[in-house]
Amino acid sequence: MRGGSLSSLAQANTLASSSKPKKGNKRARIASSAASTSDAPKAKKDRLTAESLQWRTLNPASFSGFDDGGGMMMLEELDDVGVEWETAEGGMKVARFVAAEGKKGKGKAKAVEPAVVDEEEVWGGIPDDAVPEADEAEGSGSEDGADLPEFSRVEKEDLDEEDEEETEAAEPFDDALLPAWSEISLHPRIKRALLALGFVSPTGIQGRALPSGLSGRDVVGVAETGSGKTLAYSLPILSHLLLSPTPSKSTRRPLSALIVCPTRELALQVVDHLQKVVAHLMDDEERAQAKKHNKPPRVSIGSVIGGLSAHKQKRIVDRGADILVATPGRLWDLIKSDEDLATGVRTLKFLIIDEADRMIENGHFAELENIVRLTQRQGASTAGPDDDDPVFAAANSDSAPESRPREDMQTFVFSATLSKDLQQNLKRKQRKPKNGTKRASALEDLVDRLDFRDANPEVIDLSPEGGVVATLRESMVECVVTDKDLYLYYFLLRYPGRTMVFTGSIDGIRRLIPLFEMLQMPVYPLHSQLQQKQRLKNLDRFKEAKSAVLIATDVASRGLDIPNVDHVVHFNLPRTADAYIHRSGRTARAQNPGFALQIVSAEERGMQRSLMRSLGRTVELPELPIESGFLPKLKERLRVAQAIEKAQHEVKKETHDRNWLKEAAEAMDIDLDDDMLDDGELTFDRPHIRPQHRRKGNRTESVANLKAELKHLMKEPLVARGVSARYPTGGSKVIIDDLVRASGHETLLGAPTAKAWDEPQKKGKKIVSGNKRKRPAATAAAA
Ligand SMILES: Nc1ncnc2c1ncn2[C@@H]1O[C@H](COP(=O)(O)OP(=O)(O)OP(=O)(O)O)[C@@H](O)[C@H]1O
Repeated sequence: MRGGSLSSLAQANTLASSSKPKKGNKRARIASSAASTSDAPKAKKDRLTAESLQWRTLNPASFSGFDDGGGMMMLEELDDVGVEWETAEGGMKVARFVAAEGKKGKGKAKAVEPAVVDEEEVWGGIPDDAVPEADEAEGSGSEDGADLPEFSRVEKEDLDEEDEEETEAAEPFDDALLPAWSEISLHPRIKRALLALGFVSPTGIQGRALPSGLSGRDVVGVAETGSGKTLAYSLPILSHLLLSPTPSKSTRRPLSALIVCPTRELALQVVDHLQKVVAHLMDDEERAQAKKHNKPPRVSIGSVIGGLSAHKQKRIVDRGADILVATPGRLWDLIKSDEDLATGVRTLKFLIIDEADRMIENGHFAELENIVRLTQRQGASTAGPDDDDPVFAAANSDSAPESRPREDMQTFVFSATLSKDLQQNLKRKQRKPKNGTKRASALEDLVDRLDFRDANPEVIDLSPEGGVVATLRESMVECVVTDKDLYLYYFLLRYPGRTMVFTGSIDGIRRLIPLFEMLQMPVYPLHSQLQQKQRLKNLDRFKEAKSAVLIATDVASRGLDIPNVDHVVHFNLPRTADAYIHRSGRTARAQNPGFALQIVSAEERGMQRSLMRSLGRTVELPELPIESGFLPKLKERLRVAQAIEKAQHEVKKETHDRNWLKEAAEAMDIDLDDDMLDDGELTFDRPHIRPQHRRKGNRTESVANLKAELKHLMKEPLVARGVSARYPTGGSKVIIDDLVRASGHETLLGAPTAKAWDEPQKKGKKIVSGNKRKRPAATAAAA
């Protein structure tokens, strides 16, 4: 969960009132100077306005990751200017640029805007690289220990120091700086972090859930996608940890909180989000002191997820963490072989189930159920299929009070979609089914396993009418199934930006990726059969690009908080209303506008209507306006790209078949010569290997021809009807002005540069049941 966009805004505010970043062009500025950046000037110096200075644009390569993907697109630097901080009204620090003393174009000492997190900082927690670079060694980023201070080397003076540090006085926070948070009794350091991150007011779910969470209650929170649920459940944990004694270097810290997430990406994102807050718990001075004295992190966050090295994750667990963010499969594997971890989970203070409903869909029920059962108190324990697992046997035999489940454990269950029935069920004191009755769903079963300590957990349902957020605009294109690629291509070209395309299968992604690569679109796949490193790499590339397309299965539909996703395209409809809500929720996050498009074939219309009805909709979605003049050329490009894709696929298949034949012949001790392979005499039991399929040479030639044809087509301009690309002052639609002012569409000549969100929304018709409908509108346009 990257709070990037908002934190960038906070940075811009504190930087200089006169240097507001231009809309849509976020940039950070670094002033290089010999002068110090200390607080309030000692003697009044000449102030300079930001616009009067000579900023130099830096090469993006030199600051990649600076804003951690939070939308920073530009960085400028400047020499020989001082930065001084003044305290403005309300205590806000404001930077002023002043002429550097004794500097006339020489000298270079950098003063960096302070809201930027020191990447090497360790005191505030693990450095901000929890999402590992795919090329790095495996493991959960910095948690492999390489970047952390050496805790094992405990010297006498360190121990003495520890003794003095048992409690820590927190400087009170001036609530006037964040009035909207004043009612919520968070630790002052957390408020300081919220201020630094630019989170000036709690979101709806935070405002409702935090008071209960902070007062020790169990909470079930349901709120729209992108509404800040992560902090709603994690701030009580941080507050609790900050109120606990400072951790010692000499002892392994006990596990306080476990956050279980359904997908690996989501788990890493939760770590990232928490670290952003943790990094701001200290000011610069405190951080420097902590670093100097090699103090352990105040709050330590570890992650345990599948797909990355189990060995390294075990090391993280062995070292001890306050908060563990995990996917159920890997966590249960580790628990089985680690008694200390099992005890840690049994004695948790906080158990958080994020996106509980998805966990069930993922088939992680058994592992999750086992993990949850470990936290049950005696008497509350339910019998389970793995009762004879040594983990449970050890738990039952260990009667030491410190290894028993805590009476004050808090359980938080959060999701954007939890059925009303289930919420009612959660509210009931007696949640167990009557003898002999079975629960309707696995989720209800899971809920039965949760041993809420609270007789009446707080259930907060802020889910919006119709399922999706108010800042989302939805539209649809109806077409014949074979034209889906065409309308996707049209949409991606017509509305550049960050687009997530959801397909119904991995095969669908495998077909679309090479096709759109041939069409020179910046596409990246994301699905469960990709290696974890590749998944993270693709996600990072998508996040970094201004305009890119992530083609994904539902593995990316939940929880991912990618900054500024402009569009979500449902290339295949999701199977459930919940999946539609989560997929669409990747855009329009944190009150930002977003756009969701459904590309629906005639065969899918019935399903689409019932999907909309189950979301409580009574009118059809408006249809996306299509400028049909562009379609014939796009169709032609696609035809050739599809032919290349098919031919390449067959060449691959042929090679595979030939290898198979060779291996089979070898196994049977038959001598094969190349002629036999080429003229198709030998087919064994594989009648589909026909002689004509063996003409590899011909096929390679035809692939080359098709590629040449596509290359030619890709060079031809795409022009709207009535536009002459050759004579921009002629034709029925003159585009010379667009060309001169560079105001027209970059790729589609003659089209205005509209955003999908701004397209006129015709009111949809009333949803009728069944499949009675006229010929699809978009098909007519394409004809
Ligand atoms: N109080 C706040 N003010 C402004 N932005 C916030 C606040 N709290 C969280 N955010 C930002 O809102 C974005 C969405 O938050 P988060 O990912 O927690 O949403 P979510 O409700 O968990 O979404 P989903 O249901 O899709 O998982 C994040 O980028 C986060 O940094």
